[in-house]
Amino acid sequence: MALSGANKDGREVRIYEYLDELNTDLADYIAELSEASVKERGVFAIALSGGSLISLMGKLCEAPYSKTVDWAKWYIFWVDERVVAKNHADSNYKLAKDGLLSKVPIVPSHVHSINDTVSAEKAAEDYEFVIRQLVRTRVISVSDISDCPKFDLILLGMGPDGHVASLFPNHSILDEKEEWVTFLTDSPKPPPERITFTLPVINSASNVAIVVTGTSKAEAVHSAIDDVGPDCPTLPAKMVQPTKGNLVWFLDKAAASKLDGAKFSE
Ligand SMILES: O=C1O[C@H](COP(=O)(O)O)[C@@H](O)[C@H](O)[C@H]1O
Repeated sequence: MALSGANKDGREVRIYEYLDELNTDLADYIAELSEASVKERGVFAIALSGGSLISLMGKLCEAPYSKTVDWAKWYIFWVDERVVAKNHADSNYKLAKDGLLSKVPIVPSHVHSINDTVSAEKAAEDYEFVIRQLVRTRVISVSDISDCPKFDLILLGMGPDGHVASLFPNHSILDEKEEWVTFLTDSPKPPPERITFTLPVINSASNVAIVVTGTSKAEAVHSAIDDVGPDCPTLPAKMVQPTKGNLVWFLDKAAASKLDGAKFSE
C-alpha cells in the first residue's frame, strides 16, 4: 500500500512498501498519462532516462498494459544519453530497447535516439534540431510561457549524489538557460561524455516523475524533498520544479527511509 501525499510545493510523493506495488503504480501512471495525451493531442511524447528506471517500468510490457496502451501513438525520446555506440552496455538507448521498446509495438520511426556516430557536441546539436522539427509539427507541444518543448511526460531516475538526467551537482551545465539539449565531457559518473536535456526543458514538461529506489539514495531524497542541507538548493533533483506541470516522486521504502514523517502503518 502506498503512502501518498502532496508536500508544500505541490509535489506529490508516493512511497511504496513493496517494489511490486511501485512497479504497478508506475505502469498505471504512465498508461493513464498516455491515454489522456492521446485523447487530447493524438500522440504521447515521452522522454526516458537510463539506469534503474527501465526495469522499474517493466510491467508496461505485460498484460493488461501491453494490450491496452496505444503504443502506435507513442513518440520516444531520451532525457540523457551516454556518448557510446548504441550496442554498448552503457547506452541508455540499448537499455530501453532491450528492456521495453523491443517488447511492445512501438513504431520504429517514432523512436528518436541520439546519434552515436558523432561527437558529444554535435550529437547534442543534432538532437535539439530533431526536437525543434517535432515541436514545429506539434508531435511535441510547446510551452506557453517559454519557447521550450513541452513533453507529455519526462521520466527521471536519480543517483545517490542527487543527479538527474546527466545534470550533476555543482556542474556549470545546471546554469544552462538557452540550449534545450547540451553536452558534457567531464561527467563524474562514467562514461564521461554525455548529452542531456537542460533544466528549462525538464521544467517545461506537462508531467515529470522521479523514480528512486534503494537506501543509497535516501540522503539525497531527504535533501531534495525535505529541503535540508546546505547543498539542497543546488541539488539537481531539487532543481526539478516544473513551472506549470506536475511532479510526482515514486519512492520505495528504502529510498524514503530518511524523509521527515515517512512511516508505514501496520
Ligand atoms: O547515469 C545515469 O544515472 C541516472 C541514475 O541512474 P540509476 O541507475 O541510479 O537509476 C539515470 O537516471 C540517467 O539516465 C543515467 O544516464
